Amino acid sequence: MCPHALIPYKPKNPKTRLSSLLSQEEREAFAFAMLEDVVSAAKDAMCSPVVVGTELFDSELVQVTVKDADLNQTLNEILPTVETGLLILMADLPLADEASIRRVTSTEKDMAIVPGRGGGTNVIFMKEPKKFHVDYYGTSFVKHMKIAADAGLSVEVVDSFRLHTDIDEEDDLVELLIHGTGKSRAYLESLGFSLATETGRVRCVRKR
Ligand SMILES: Nc1nc2c(ncn2[C@@H]2O[C@H](COP(=O)(O)OP(=O)(O)OP(=O)(O)O)[C@@H](O)[C@H]2O)c(=O)[nH]1
Ligand SMILES: C[C@H](OP(=O)(O)O)C(=O)O
Repeated sequence: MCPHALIPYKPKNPKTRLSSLLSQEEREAFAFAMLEDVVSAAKDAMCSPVVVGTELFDSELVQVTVKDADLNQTLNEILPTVETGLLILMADLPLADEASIRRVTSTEKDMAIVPGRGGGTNVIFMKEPKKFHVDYYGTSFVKHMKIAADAGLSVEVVDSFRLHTDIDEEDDLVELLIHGTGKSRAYLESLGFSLATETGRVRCVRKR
């Protein structure tokens, strides 16, 4: 199966939870580098990426631009119009790779979901998007499981380190510096980020 992959993306002032480490300009460049990593993985898995952005940004990527910044409203307007299998992949999953995406899209259930850290939802694959609607934010994983159950849809919850690791907070950068192979890891390193391994838990530090 070769589904479209919708990738929600907020180019302006993204990743505010990383504000103590990165300026707004750096967060915007970092979010774009993560998006490029996600798009590249989606293409490797033979998915057709469509970026659902809150504004047009300078790129050759296929984009749908929506004026309303509300993620749920935007996606719920798109879902009923799609006849085929559809993937929703967040733009902050720079560890995504071909194998992990194929694992999701090859589910034998009606849908597959990869939970994010802390109750979020990182990836949703729907064979019949018309029957589902999204409700992101808060414990969206719990909400999505209930929406699927109410709609009579079977769900595979996919256990994937690479798709579970969304980059929201400082600790998450450690995972990217260890396991990342793409542009977003290179961007962090170009800013002077590295791992501090001397004492206790591994941390991420930035050279001044
Ligand atoms: N199209 C669209 N995408 C969004 C919106 N809000 C977040 N996203 C995207 O959804 C994904 C998950 O969002 P968050 O983890 O909350 O990212 P964020 O809003 O940049 O980060 P914080 O400011 O730290 O909450 C990321 O890929 C964002 O780019 C929105 O209102 N519209
Ligand atoms: C959009 C939101 O992302 P998080 O803030 O949990 O990364 C969610 O997964 O519901």
